[in-house]
Order: sequence, then C-alpha cells, then structure tokens
Amino acid sequence: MRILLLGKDGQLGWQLQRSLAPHGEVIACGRAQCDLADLERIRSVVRELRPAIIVNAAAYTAVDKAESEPDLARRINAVAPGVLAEEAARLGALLLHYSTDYVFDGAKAEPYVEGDPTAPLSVYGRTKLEGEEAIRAAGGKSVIFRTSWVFGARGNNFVKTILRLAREKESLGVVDDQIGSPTPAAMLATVTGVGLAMLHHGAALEEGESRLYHLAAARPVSWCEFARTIVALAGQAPGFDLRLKPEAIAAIATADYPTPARRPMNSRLDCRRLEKDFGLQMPDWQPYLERMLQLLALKQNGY
Ligand SMILES: NC(=O)C1=CN([C@@H]2O[C@H](COP(=O)(O)OP(=O)(O)OC[C@H]3O[C@@H](n4cnc5c(N)ncnc54)[C@H](OP(=O)(O)O)[C@@H]3O)[C@@H](O)[C@H]2O)C=CC1
Ligand SMILES: Cc1cn([C@H]2C[C@H](O)[C@@H](COP(=O)(O)OP(=O)(O)O[C@H]3O[C@@H](C)C(=O)[C@@H](O)[C@H]3O)O2)c(=O)[nH]c1=O
Ligand SMILES: [Mg+2]
Repeated sequence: MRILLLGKDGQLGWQLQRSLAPHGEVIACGRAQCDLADLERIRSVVRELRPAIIVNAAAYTAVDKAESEPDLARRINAVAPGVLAEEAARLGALLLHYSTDYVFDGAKAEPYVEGDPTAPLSVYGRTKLEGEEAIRAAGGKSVIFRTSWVFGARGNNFVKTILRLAREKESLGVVDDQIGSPTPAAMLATVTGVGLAMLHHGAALEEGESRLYHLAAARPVSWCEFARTIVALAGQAPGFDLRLKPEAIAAIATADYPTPARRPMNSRLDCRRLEKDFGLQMPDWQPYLERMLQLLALKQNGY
C-alpha cells in the first residue's frame, strides 16, 4: 500500500515518517518535493504516485504572522487541502488531515465535542476551518484529526520557546487564562498509525465518508502551568543551564500579553469519539515532555 506523506519535516511529519512505515511504502515529501502553494504541483505529484492514502501534515502554523499574511495562510491551510482532497477522491484514496482547537472561539465552559459550532478568532483558525470544509466538499474519503498545542523534540514549539527564554531571563509572564492540552507529536503520529490500521480493517469508511475526531493528550493545563512544568523538569535535568526558576514565572492575563492573533480561552477537546472508535485512551503529555527533555539534553551534550 502506497502512502504519500506531505510536510515530512514538520513536528508531526517527522514523527509520521516513523509511525506510518509499518503500514506501507511511505513516500515522504517536504517543501522541496511538493510546495503546497503550487496547486499544479500537488496535482501532478498525486497523479504520478497514485497513493492509496495521503497524509497531510503540512500547514501554515505561524499563528501571529498569519494575521498579516492571510492569502498565503489560506492557500496552504485551505486551498491546498481542498486540491489534495479532490485528487484523493479521483483516485479513491483516503486522505488523513489535521486541524486545530483554534477553529473554536473558546467561549464554551466544557471541552469541545466534534459537533460544536466553530467560530475561529484568528486568520490561522479561520483558514484551518476552511481547509476542513474544502476537504468535506471534495466528496472523497477523509479523516480529519483536530488537535492542540503540539510539541516534540523536532521543530519549533512552545516548549522550545520557554527553554530559550528560561536560559535568557530571570522572570517571565505567561498567560494563565487560556487552557488546553499540550499534545506530543509522537502521540499524534502513533494514534494516526493505529487509526489507519483500524480504518483499513474493522472500521472502514464508506464511499465519500468524511470523519472528524478530536485528538489531544489528557490533562489540560494553562500555558502558564505548562511553562512552569517545563522549567521545573528542565531545571532538574543536567545540561540546561536555566536562569529562570519555575516560581519566577508569573501567571498573567491574556489582556496583559497582547498578540496580533486572538486565541481561544478554552482549547479543551473532548476525545471520547476517538477513544471509542479506535479503542484507545488518551495519555498524559508529561511523560512525553520528560522524554523530549532527555533527548534535548543528550543533543546539547553532543550525543
Ligand atoms: N503546532 C501546533 O501547535 C498545532 C498544529 N496543528 C496542526 O497539526 C498539523 C501539523 O503541525 P506541526 O507539525 O506542528 O507544524 P509545523 O509547523 O511543525 O510543520 C509544518 C510543516 O509544513 C510545511 N509547510 C509549510 N508551508 C508549506 C508549503 N507551502 N509547502 C510545503 N510544505 C509547507 C513546513 O515546512 P517548512 O519547515 O519548510 O516551513 C513544515 O515542515 C498542521 O495541520 C497544524 O495546523 C494543530 C494544532 C496544534
Ligand atoms: C512565549 C510566551 C507566550 N505566551 C502566551 C502567548 C499565547 O497566548 C500562548 C502560547 O504561545 P504560542 O504563540 O507559542 O502558541 P501558539 O502559536 O498560539 O500555539 C498554537 O499553535 C497553533 C499552530 C495551534 O494549532 C494551536 O493548537 C496552538 O498550539 O502563550 C505568554 O504569555 N508568554 C510568553 O513568554
Ligand atoms: Mg506558534
């Protein structure tokens, strides 16, 4: 079975290269092999390779920058996934795609379920939502996983930002009123692999069926709690040389940390649909964070 992976060099794409391998012949493309801004290129890559499965891990993920580059963000996050979905439908291939908690406005008091109304606050969130809609409109078989707050050793993310700031500064303010689940890229990739096996065997999709699943780690926290955990764990590990102590991270309000893009206050995703269909239980993110820090420490020490 041939699997076309797009976005191979991102946080998730990197992990998918590993987790998809047991499921077939993986052809992994980065920007150099397939620029998603080039719609004709997307069509020709898919038509040439004729994959049974397309996994799209590429996206425009710079949330604040997207506010000043809406056309590019839309092309990558909305138009390109639509083209991929059209090509997948032509081939009868299954498309796996990822979306975000930022499709919601965060006003709900409870975790979001898949059927909840969307209302993105940012260009990034809006274009990701348009991507979901374009995929459904193409009429082929697809699975969209909405996830949140992705981190991993490979690529850029909040953990890396906090570690950098913790080396440079003695105090830091981090928002304490936005809550969500940090989600390890490795866990997302593993669940994708399990999902692929499930869909291929027991729970196959009907012709033209599109499924939506919320997929995030267990135990939501605020960005501030997340930052304090990162600094506490890295502070105990050898080799990080942090100036910042976890107690010196101040809990601040969103209003006191102005950014170009608005973000949801509640990013919690209810993952029960996925847990039931795939027979899984979402794990805590912290052991993955510990493993990531071990890996970074080894790298820093030259291993
Ligand atoms: N990061 C997060 O916190 C979250 C991510 N998601 C979603 O999960 C998915 C994976 O995200 P993640 O791995 O974190 O993202 P990353 O930003 O780590 O990776 C995205 C990848 O897409 C590539 N890309 C960007 N533009 C293009 C283009 N024009 N053509 C080809 N490739 C391109 C990037 O390439 P390059 O390195 O060259 O720019 C990069 O390798 C995305 O759909 C994202 O929206 C959902 C929730 C949270
Ligand atoms: C670095 C920093 C951030 N913050 C705040 C800003 C913001 O509200 C929050 C998170 O910051 P970031 O900009 O790193 O996170 P952000 O880029 O918004 O992360 C999002 O990325 C996209 C791709 C997604 O899909 C989302 O699920 C989510 O992971 O922390 C502070 O309060 N203090 C700080 O020192
Ligand atoms: Mg960011």
